[in-house]
Amino acid sequence: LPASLYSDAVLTELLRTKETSTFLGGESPTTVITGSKYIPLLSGAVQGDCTVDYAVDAALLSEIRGVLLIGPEGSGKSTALQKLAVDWAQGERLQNFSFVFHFNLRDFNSLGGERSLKALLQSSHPSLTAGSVAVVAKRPEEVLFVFDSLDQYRHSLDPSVHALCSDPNQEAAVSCLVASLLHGSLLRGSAFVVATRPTSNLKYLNGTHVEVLGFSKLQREVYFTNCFTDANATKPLLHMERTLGFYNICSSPRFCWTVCSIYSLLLDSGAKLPETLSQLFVDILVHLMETLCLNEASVRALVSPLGRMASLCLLDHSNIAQESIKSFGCQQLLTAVDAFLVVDGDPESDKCTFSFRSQLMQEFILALAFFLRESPGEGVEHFLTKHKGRATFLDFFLSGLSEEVQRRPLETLLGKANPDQIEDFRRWFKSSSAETWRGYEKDKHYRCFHLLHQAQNEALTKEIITPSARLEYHTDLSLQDCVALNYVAMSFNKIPSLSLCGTNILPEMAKFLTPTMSVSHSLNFSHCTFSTGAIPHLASALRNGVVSDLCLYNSHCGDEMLNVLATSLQNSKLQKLRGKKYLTSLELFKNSNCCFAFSLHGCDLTGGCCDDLVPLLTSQLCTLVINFNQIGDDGFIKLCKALNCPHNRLMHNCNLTAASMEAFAEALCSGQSHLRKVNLRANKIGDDGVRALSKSFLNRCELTPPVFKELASLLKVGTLKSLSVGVNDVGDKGAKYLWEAVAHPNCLLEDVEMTGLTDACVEDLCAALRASKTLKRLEMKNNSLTDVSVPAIIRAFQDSANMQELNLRYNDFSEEVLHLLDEAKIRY
Ligand SMILES: Nc1ncnc2c1ncn2[C@@H]1O[C@H](COP(=O)(O)OP(=O)(O)OP(=O)(O)O)[C@@H](O)[C@H]1O
Repeated sequence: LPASLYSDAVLTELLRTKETSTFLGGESPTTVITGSKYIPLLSGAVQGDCTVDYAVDAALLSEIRGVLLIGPEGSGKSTALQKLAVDWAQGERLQNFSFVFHFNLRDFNSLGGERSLKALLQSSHPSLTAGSVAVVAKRPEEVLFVFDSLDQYRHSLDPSVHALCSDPNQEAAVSCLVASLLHGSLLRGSAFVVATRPTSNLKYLNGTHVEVLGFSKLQREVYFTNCFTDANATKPLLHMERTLGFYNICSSPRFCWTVCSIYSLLLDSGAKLPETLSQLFVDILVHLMETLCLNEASVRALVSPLGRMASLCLLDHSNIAQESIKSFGCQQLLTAVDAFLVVDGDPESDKCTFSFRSQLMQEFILALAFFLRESPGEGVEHFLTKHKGRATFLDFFLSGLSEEVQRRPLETLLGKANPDQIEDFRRWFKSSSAETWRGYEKDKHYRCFHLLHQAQNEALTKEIITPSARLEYHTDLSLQDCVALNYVAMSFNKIPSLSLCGTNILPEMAKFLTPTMSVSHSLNFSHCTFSTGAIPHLASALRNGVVSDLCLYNSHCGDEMLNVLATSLQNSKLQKLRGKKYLTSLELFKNSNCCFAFSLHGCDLTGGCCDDLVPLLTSQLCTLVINFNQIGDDGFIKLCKALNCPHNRLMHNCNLTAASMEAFAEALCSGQSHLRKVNLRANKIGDDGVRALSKSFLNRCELTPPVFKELASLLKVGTLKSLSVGVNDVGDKGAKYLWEAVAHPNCLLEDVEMTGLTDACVEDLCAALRASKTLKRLEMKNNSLTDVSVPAIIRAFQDSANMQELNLRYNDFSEEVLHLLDEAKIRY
């Protein structure tokens, strides 16, 4: 048979495939291809992003003789192989090969005896003549073997366990022929493509790895449009994206097929589409059971053994179990079993292999069977631990099915679940969640959110998660975690805070979290990176939500974000914004209505930024935190220009010296400043700085006795030589501290001015005058001293070694004491 005729024959054979479409297994590849529904799949090939078909062709057109197509269940490997063979047979691809042989390795599992490669090829490809087989043997470089389902193959490819052969006429076990072909001893120079889920046998094979990633979101859109008519695709597509699109399984074409199939049935019957993964599988199972037309007892009799099989398959490393199906007690239901299982070998025999068409359904049935158990067996904790690492969604399904409303459609078909089993799950869920919530393992938190999301029971959510809980998550939050987190947050009207430090905030993530952001009082996005598409979602949460505190420390986003953010601040409830970047858009923030606290703590700022800061300070900003920056004196002097606003400034550790204190003091003395609080800790402003500052502070501040107590302790350290209390009404109480300080041996004060005093202070005043070694001038104008104090004051003035000048003008003295003051050279 010439090669061209052979390819025609192959095409006919391929298109006459025996594979049928099943609800869980997918649409038969032939139907996909002939129905023009084939969508080129995404690959994670070494060459970078391209389609699987392109990656395979590129490898096979080069010198590479082996390609390994690796992807998870239902990712489209078999369909891609079928498409390759059809395209080749139609002369559209890989025409460097004259012969393409397509095999499913699963079919070789039960092929006993020995045969030659030639015989194998002829028996599996009846159109191949003996002459053609001879050509194949002579021109191996024109031959391509396509092997599907390596993961279902029961024999080892380890070359050391086979006596590899090289002669196409030599008879050997099929496993030996396959190993010999793949290791290049037989038909050396021929090429192969092997498709498989990740499996241990892969390690024996050399070849280019092409990862099959399945459908992207865009391809799902196309797929839905193909499945429904254009106009009708939008509703189911949007629904799927909202309720399931965040799960990785949505990249599986097989999953998409099942979803489209069930959606289309539900929509046709006017039923509601499912909201969660658990609800989806309730609907699918109900549909399958209804199609099988089984009575209640039979449905139950099917689910229980399937549950045991599901467990067996999960616990088996290769996900295939080799066991007599009869041993599960469902031999009467073999046809029904076919909807769920792929059976290899005679199901009536003592041993055949079986695997589930869909791992998700496998886990769902396992969960359902757990609740149907009549006799109490292992507890739920043991049940979950046993399947840990093998099942992905088992606890999700348990949680969904534990809710009566959700399992009701199934219970209508198969009768009531065992209440003790449900109770066992509930008890475990509550106790394990309480423990999870006390701990800090974020993965366990997420898991708890997922289970609550599946349960869809608001009361349960509120019972398990306290409303004051802080939702703080970092870096590893996935899209599906966001959805579950959002479900939990939305069960409360408001939450105190949401923190996603260090997370790469993608548009989808922000979209799913928008409701949560809106109900959070505080949002912490420090060290986050925002994609442009994420910003509008954050902005909308700010505009419509209750966010009052937004932290963007070291977060990365473009100018675009700043604009969007700043505009949404107009109507936001934001009061506090933290983060360096936002300096550049101060003008924008200036126009917003909010009263800001702006924190730039430790943002590596230098004096250069102060020109930008000034306009902000003159806006509605109320607090500026600028601690731990290298602002320096020049920068600070600029900031002093904007002191006429009621701001709090925290300038802790800003590399300031006395050089800027004078300007600061001047600004304070200008009478314009409404400054309420300033913190200059850990700056080197020195004595001169303190002197300049104290002068201005005391001049204009309404200081109270505790302040004087502080001031007195400063004076005892001996920094100041002059103290003027300005317009402050020191009062006797405040003065008491100051007199004590004046009397202190370390005090260096030479000039002191005091106000607000009465006769009650005289005893302390006199003690201070006598004790001080430095005091020379004392101004006590405008006080309320009376005649009774005069003799004591005169005595103390005369006893003092240093006093040169005492001014007591404008006190409440009578004429009678004035001559005494005259004599003592005290001004009055
Ligand atoms: N490229 C595609 N375009 C449209 N539908 C596809 C495509 N690939 C797969 N499908 C759908 O997904 C189903 C499953 O695909 P397929 O059997 O090829 O996956 P697989 O990776 O071989 O799975 P398994 O690992 O279970 O063997 C198909 O039956 C078909 O319905």
